[in-house]
Amino acid sequence: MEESSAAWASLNSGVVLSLIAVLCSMVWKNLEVLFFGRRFNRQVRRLAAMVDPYLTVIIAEYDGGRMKQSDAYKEVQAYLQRASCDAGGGVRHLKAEPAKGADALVLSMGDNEEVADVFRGVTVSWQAYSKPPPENGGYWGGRHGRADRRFYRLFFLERERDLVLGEYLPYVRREGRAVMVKNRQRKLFTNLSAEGRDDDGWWGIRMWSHVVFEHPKTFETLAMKPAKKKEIMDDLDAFRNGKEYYARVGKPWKRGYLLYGPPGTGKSTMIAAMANYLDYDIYDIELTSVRSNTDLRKIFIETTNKSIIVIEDIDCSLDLTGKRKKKKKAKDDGDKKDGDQEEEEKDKEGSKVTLSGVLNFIDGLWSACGGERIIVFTTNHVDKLDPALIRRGRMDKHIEMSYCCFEAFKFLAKIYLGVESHHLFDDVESLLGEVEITPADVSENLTPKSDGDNADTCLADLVKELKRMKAEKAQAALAGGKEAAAAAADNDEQEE
Ligand SMILES: Nc1ncnc2c1ncn2[C@@H]1O[C@H](COP(=O)(O)OP(=O)(O)OP(=O)(O)O)[C@@H](O)[C@H]1O
Ligand SMILES: [Mg+2]
Repeated sequence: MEESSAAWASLNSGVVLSLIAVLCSMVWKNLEVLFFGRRFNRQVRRLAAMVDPYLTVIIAEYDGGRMKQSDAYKEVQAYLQRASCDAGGGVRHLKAEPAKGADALVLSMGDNEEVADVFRGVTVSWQAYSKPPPENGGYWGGRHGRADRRFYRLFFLERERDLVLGEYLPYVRREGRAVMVKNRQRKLFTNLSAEGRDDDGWWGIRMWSHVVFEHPKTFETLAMKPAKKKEIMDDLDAFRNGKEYYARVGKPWKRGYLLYGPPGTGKSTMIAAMANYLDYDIYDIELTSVRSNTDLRKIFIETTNKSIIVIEDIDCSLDLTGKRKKKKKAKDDGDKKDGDQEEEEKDKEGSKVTLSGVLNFIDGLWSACGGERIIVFTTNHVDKLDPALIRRGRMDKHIEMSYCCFEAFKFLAKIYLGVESHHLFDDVESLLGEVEITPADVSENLTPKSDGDNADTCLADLVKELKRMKAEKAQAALAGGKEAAAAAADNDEQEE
C-alpha cells in the first residue's frame, strides 16, 4: 500500500513537472514572439536577454565614410519592404516611393520602426534607426555631411547564430536584390547637382539629378546594316555576361565605346537602344558643368553598376588636347552658330577638367570602383580627338555611324510605312549611291505629314529630296570646278 502511494506520488510529481515544462515552453514561446514581435520588444528583449542572450548585427547605410551607399543596406532595405508591408510585420509607419508602373508605390519601414521576420521557424527582428551626423561632417565634410546616418539592426538569439549569419543574411541579400530588380525604374541622370533627399534617402548635395528613362528606341527600330547591328549586340551580350572573364583576366568590368559620325546618323539613338537592350541606367555627363578633375572623380564614384556613362560631343565639350586652344573664327566650325560658340567658350573657361582628368576617369584607379559600366563618347569629328583618349583599352570599340545606305533605308521604310518593296525603291537605291543623306533626314521624309499621306507620297517626297540634293551637289561641284579653273588661270597670268 505504501509502495503504491509512493509510486502514485512520484507519477504525480512527474506529471506536474512535465506540466511545468510545457507551461514554461509556452511562456517562453510567447515571450519570444513578444521579444521579437511588436510593441513591447525593447523591454521584453531586456528581460529575455537574462534567460537567453541575443545578438545584434548592424548594417550601416554608408561604410568607409560617406562615399557610396552600401549594397548590403540597399538589399536589406528592399527585402524589408515586403516584410514591412505584411500585416503581421506590425509596422505602423511606412515610407512610400514611386515604383515601376504608373500608379505603383514601393513601401518601406519608417525610422525607428521594428519588424519581425520568420526564417525556418526562427523569429528575428529588424529595427530601422538613424543618428545625427558627426560635428565635422564625415568624409565629404561641410554641407555633404549634414545627412543623418541610417542603419538597420538585426536582433536574434545567440543559439540561432549559425543559422542567421550563415543562411538567413545571405538569403536576405539575395531576396533584396531580386526585389530591387523587380522594382527598378531605369533612370536618366544628368550632372546637375542638387540639394535634397533623393530615392536613396540621401540628404545633401548630390552630384546627379535624374528623371525616369523612357526612350522608345530599341535595336529593332534602329536602322543600320544587319551584320553591324548584330556585331554590336553580340559585343554587348559578351560584356553583360563577362563578369567572370573580366575577373579572370584582371580587368575592371567596364567597356568603352566611341560612336562617331556626322550629325543625325543615330549616335544618341544608339545609346538609347543600348540602354534599353541591356536594361541599364544612363549617366549623361555634361563635361562643361564639371568644375574640376576632383569633381569628375566624385561624379564617377556616385554612378551605380549596370549603367552607361555618356559624354556626348566630346570634341566640343572641352579642350582635350592638353594644350590651350587658340580662339577660332566662328566659320571654322561649320556646325555651330556664333552665339553657341561664345557660350561654349564661356563654359570652357569655368571648367578645369583636363585631358588627364578624363583619362583617369576612364581607366584610372578610381574607374575600377564597382563594375558593369559602359562608357560612351560621341563625336562628329573623330580626327580632332587626342589619340590617347580613344586608344583601345580606353575606347575598346569604335563604331562608325554612317550615312543612310540602301539596307538601312529599306529597314526605315518597313518601320515607318510598313512596305518591304515599292516601284520607287530602285530610284532610291541609285540616288543613295550618289548622295549622302542621314538616317534622320530619311526618317523625316518617310514620316506622314497629313492624313492623306501614304507610302506612295512619302517615298515620292524622299525621291524628290534626294534629287534636289543631287542637283545641289552637281551645282557645288560645278562652282568648285569654276573656282579652281579661275584660280588656275590667275596663277598662269601671274606666272606670265
Ligand atoms: N540609324 C537610325 N535608325 C533610326 N532612326 C535614326 C537613325 N539615325 C537617326 N535616326 C533618327 O534621327 C534622329 C536624330 O538622330 P540622333 O540624335 O541619334 O543623331 P546623332 O548622330 O546623335 O546626331 P548629333 O551628332 O547631332 O548628336 C532621331 O530622332 C532618330 O529617330
Ligand atoms: Mg546626338
